[in-house]
Amino acid sequence: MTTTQAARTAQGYAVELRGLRKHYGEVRAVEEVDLLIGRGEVVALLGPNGAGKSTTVDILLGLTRPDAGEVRLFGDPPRRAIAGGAVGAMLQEAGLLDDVTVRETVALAAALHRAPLPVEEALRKAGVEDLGPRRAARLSGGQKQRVRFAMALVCDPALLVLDEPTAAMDVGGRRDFWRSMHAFADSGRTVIFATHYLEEAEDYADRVVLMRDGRIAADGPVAAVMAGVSGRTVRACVPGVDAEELRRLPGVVEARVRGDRAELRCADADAVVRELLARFPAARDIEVVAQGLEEAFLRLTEDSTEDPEEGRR
Ligand SMILES: Nc1ncnc2c1ncn2[C@@H]1O[C@H](COP(=O)(O)OP(=O)(O)OP(=O)(O)O)[C@@H](O)[C@H]1O
Repeated sequence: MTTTQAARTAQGYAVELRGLRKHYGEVRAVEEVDLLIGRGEVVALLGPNGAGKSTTVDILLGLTRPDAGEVRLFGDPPRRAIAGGAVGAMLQEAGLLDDVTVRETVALAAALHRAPLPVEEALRKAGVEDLGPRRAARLSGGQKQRVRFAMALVCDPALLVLDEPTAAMDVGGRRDFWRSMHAFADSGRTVIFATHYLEEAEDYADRVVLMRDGRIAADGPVAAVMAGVSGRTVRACVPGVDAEELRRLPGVVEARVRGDRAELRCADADAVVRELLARFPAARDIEVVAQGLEEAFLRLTEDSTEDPEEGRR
């Protein structure tokens, strides 16, 4: 059993989402999402704009009521877990009062909890101890994010939920933020963070949950998720062929044809090249290209409703 599996089964789950669904009119923001997160896991929620990450996070935190499904945090409904101080959250739109200082802001957040950390400790853990006397109105976007991080940490949570935590941060700010986050996760806490940055998921998460069109498109360690789509691509000029014939070649995962140019995504590119030449002797200009991580991610998250005819041409 891996450490992650052990974490999921040891003392129950930190997060259980079962059969979640949330529609806004015609928009299927979240559709049949099942997700179990063990204690101590650091999970990245990845996906393009509109994939359903924030809606999932909001449901997880009890801020949005799902149309269907069930949420448990450490076995409790979200509100009970949050009231008990088990959960800290850092959300994109959490407002800060302009005229209140950073120290007072974090103290206000601390006052909502029964057993908070000392304010100075939360400031230090979030790397904003120098900003204590500053008013929120005078902070940069990245500094505000760090203050929100301190507010999330002050209840000394077992689970930290972060929605695009580094959105307003520059490169240095992001590096410092993740250093603080790492220290937090190293103490055995559970972290779930939504991000657009593939490299953040790669560098900081044990596990990646990739959302697309409201559903979970892939779930696993980052290397395994990307290996599932990373294969290689064969490009060739194949006169008079159609995509359906190519799709039937052994080792082809996906085929697209534009005019005489064919592009084949392959599980086994060597086998595909051999078959291609055997069945289509006129094939020429054959190239085999490795697919990068970025490309694999884009493929996994590309909008499945976009240009549905393209592959059939
Ligand atoms: N309150 C709402 N009313 C109507 N539609 C909504 C509402 N909240 C979200 N949506 C829609 O639900 C879908 C999922 O949105 P969501 O914000 O969860 O995606 P996301 O993956 O977090 O995107 P982003 O990366 O842009 O933050 C989108 O199409 C969005 O427009």
